Amino acid sequence: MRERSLRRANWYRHVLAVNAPAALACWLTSGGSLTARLKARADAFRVQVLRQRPARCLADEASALGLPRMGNIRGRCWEREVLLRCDNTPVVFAHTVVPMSADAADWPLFSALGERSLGTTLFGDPMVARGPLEYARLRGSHPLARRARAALAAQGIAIPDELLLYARRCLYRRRQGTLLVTEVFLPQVAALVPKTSNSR
Ligand SMILES: C=C(O[C@@H]1C=C(C(=O)O)C=C[C@H]1O)C(=O)O
Repeated sequence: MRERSLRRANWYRHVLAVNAPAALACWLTSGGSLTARLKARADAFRVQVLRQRPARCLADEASALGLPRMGNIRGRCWEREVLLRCDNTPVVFAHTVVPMSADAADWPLFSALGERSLGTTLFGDPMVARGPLEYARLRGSHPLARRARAALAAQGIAIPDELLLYARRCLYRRRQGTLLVTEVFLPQVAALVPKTSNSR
């Protein structure tokens, strides 16, 4: 039972449940596109794609997507993993999954996104419905915390295993398709401030 709990997080509908530092709470609850909010705080914004490939859903994600679990075999999906960078500093690790059963017409732009932000396709499409945000505090053992740390380590940035990471996730729907975006906010995001027009 303990092993299972290390792989999963408790996801809450209210941000107060995760007791995030104030500097992160405003990011966790920010409405609209995260891409747009980050772009307003950087001279250069970049989506660094780490992987986009077939995979098995994580335990947390399979339940959020309503995918059946046959024992320890979890549903297959397409996963997309990125680092969002502001002025080359990684500030968000994002993990998106689409069930493999999805029809290509459900998310027509997903497979060919490249370094374009997923957000620009989701927030620009009137057919996309956005579900409520959920919040979690990820222990170092959570798969997404491990992946975020590994992604940073590959960039020469070390964060302690014991550092709690704060995350949010949102389920999007389009036609018959579902898509789950999980955003893990890295410590560096707290230092971002809006760019004033004369600072460019
Ligand atoms: C959902 C959004 O898209 C962002 C971009 C992502 C990507 O390109 O993979 C993933 C998560 C988001 O932080 C957004 O901008 O709000």
